[in-house]
Amino acid sequence: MMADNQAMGLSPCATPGTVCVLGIDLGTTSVKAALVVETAQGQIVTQSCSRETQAQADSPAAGAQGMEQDVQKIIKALNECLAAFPQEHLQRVSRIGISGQMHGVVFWKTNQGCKWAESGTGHTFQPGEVSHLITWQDGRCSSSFLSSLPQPQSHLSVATGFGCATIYWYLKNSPGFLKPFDAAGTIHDYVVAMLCDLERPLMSVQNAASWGYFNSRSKSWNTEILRESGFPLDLLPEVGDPGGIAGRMPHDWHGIPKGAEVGIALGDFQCSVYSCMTERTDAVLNISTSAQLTVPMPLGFQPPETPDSLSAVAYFPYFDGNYLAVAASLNGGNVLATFVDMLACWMAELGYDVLESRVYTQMINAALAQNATRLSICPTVFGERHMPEQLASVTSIAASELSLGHVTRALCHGIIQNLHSMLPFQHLKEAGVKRILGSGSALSRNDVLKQEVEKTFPLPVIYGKDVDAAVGAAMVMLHRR
Ligand SMILES: Nc1ncnc2c1ncn2[C@@H]1O[C@H](COP(=O)(O)OP(=O)(O)O)[C@@H](O)[C@H]1O
Ligand SMILES: O=C(CO)[C@@H](O)[C@H](O)[C@H](O)[C@H](O)COP(=O)(O)O
Repeated sequence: MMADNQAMGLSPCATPGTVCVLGIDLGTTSVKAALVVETAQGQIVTQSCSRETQAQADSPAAGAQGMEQDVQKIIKALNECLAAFPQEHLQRVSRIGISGQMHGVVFWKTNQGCKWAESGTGHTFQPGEVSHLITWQDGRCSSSFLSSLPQPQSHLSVATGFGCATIYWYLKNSPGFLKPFDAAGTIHDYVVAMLCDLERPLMSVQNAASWGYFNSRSKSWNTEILRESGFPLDLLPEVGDPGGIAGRMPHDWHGIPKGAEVGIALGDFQCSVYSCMTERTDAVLNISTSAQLTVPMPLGFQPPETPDSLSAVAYFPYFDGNYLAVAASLNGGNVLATFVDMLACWMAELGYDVLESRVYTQMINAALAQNATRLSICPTVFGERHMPEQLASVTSIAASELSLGHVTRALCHGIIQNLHSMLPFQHLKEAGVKRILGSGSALSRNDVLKQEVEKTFPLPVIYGKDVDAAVGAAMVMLHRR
């Protein structure tokens, strides 16, 4: 559990008259929270906090291919982040912006999704009749299963881990699982629904597009296509515009006053971009659990009606009907986390316990002392959506180049080269990109990755902090008057 409570101690949030907004990011590895205030000097982050969720859970139905998270542990990490903020700051919060890991799906029973209780820091809620979160990393939907599904009327292909694909999987393989539930959404839609006591979940276009079978032009589900194949349409949330308000809290939450407005939940990636992209000539490179490299599409751009599953670049709905061209890799910080976990398991087998945080520190320092290597690693241990069969490989292995520094350097180089193969530097230049903005804590905490970014993309690179999506979610709420 990593406590990263960063209290800048600035008083603006407690100053009467300032607008104070709470931003939350329910990421795949950690929950981030940030208090952001609007001042004459612009927006200031006065408090931030992150907590690893350690939420990995067994996947009873899908076995080894499943990738599920325990919602209790995600909400526990969220509560710990908020409990770490000064009460007098939380009492000044007037709006809450919430982002999170897209594509995934959690099911719950209306009016029984959570239980509220008075705690030392005001009312808090604990999950009630709620399923695990089946995440975007879930691999239960095989290529053959996906090809058995109807063709979507959407510009985005349907991939394993997408909400609609997971629901189809349960319909076919374990229909009884769905019976107790009458509501579904992403994890951040669930939190918004609980905070606002919504009868029906409300989902933003950003998250609806990430589920599949959603037409972002007409802002509607492919209901006819879904109905004809027996899909449980009642599970689909209502859809609203990103930046809209989902409702007001009917009670206080961690001291945040009753009546505070809660925004419709947003994509973590779009919020990371929103936190830093200020020019249309900006590119954003986000490396958190996964990794994305993106440039904004021209205003008024509309994506094609049908998907191109072989393309490495997809068009993600952003704000105000605009789109981002995104090289969305399934291989980002999770590749390094897998390597660290592998090393820790080997050490344990050899009888040594090692702290993962120490492994990260040692491997990064070792690679900083090894600025080049012939060792070559294609890091795609998780495949890619456009090439699911391409798994990881290692070549040019010389006996003299097997140190921790060589391997870590080659891993970081491989992660960035993989992104470059999806959206090459030349394409950024042709699109008029003038600088790259880095976001995501896997990047902000790893100078080797930063070096590899700067070598591969010879443009000015500016790095954010490690709570970018949470700050972005708060900024959306500050800007949406
Ligand atoms: N101590 C550490 N030092 C450097 N990188 C780390 C450390 N701990 C975790 N990471 C990296 O951070 C990534 C998770 O980043 P995070 O922003 O928490 O993800 P998400 O937003 O997807 O929840 C991990 O996949 C891992 O690569
Ligand atoms: O897979 C895609 C897009 O297709 C990614 O944007 C993915 O949705 C996001 O990385 C997830 O939301 C997870 O985000 P994070 O946990 O890596 O921050």
